[in-house]
Amino acid sequence: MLEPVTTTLQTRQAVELWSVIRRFGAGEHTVTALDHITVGFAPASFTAVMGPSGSGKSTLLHCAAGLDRVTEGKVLIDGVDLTPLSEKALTRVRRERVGFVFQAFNLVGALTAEQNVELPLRLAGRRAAPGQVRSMLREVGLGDRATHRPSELSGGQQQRVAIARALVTEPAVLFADEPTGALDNTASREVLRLLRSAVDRHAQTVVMVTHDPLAAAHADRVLFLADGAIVDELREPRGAEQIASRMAHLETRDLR
Ligand SMILES: Nc1ncnc2c1ncn2[C@@H]1O[C@H](COP(=O)(O)OP(=O)(O)OP(=O)(O)O)[C@@H](O)[C@H]1O
Repeated sequence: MLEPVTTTLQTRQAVELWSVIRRFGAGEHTVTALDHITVGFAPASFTAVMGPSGSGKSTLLHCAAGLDRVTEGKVLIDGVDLTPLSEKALTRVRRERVGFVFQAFNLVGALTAEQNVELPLRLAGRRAAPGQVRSMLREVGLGDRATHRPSELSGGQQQRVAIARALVTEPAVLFADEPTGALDNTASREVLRLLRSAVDRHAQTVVMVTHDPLAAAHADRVLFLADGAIVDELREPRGAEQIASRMAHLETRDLR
């Protein structure tokens, strides 16, 4: 039986979870989706979160990103404790320090690529610096698609617009929930290269949920969840095969 992994948090982390519990429902129908999770995500690091279906990956991401409230414990982003914040203050922290990328892209269909990328700045009451949005689009390889609407772009291009939108506010942390889940191999590789470069070139912190060992192999660290707890951890993974074999081990063993 594997011992649950508890990461000790000694140095300042971009994101910290302290004894986080997230329960859903009440009485006999209570589900404990996260069960005493303590973990940190270092600045300029790329972490992949893996685990069987229902193990709590999305819940972990949502709680860490301040999209969902924890039942017990606390979450800090960039040193700010989210637990006591009002909805308004929480929204501000998310707008200023966090970017999101989802499997389904979630672009606004009526807006062009350029307008989609500009949206988080507008929502934060900020004005884009001249050329800022175009330069963001160029960075994701879509300088020539600025006036296209999402329906005129491929899935991979839409996800690159979503990444440009997530990064335009220069967030400390980028959370990605299955960002390559709907993409083919070539488009996936491009998306993962962009996430990697957010870490390596811009010192941003990326936390990515994925089912795909090939995607996880781009990370510096892989966390494995089972039944709401972190049960294994791989630092500097050697490749997809090593990750897949840890996953297989996790799925076939009684871990708790
Ligand atoms: N809003 C909710 N209400 C009730 N139960 C929930 C809710 N959200 C998640 N759960 C439960 O919490 C547990 C963890 O769910 P979560 O979606 O985090 O798992 P996951 O590892 O992301 O799964 P998958 O890989 O299938 O997306 C599951 O048992 C799920 O049914």
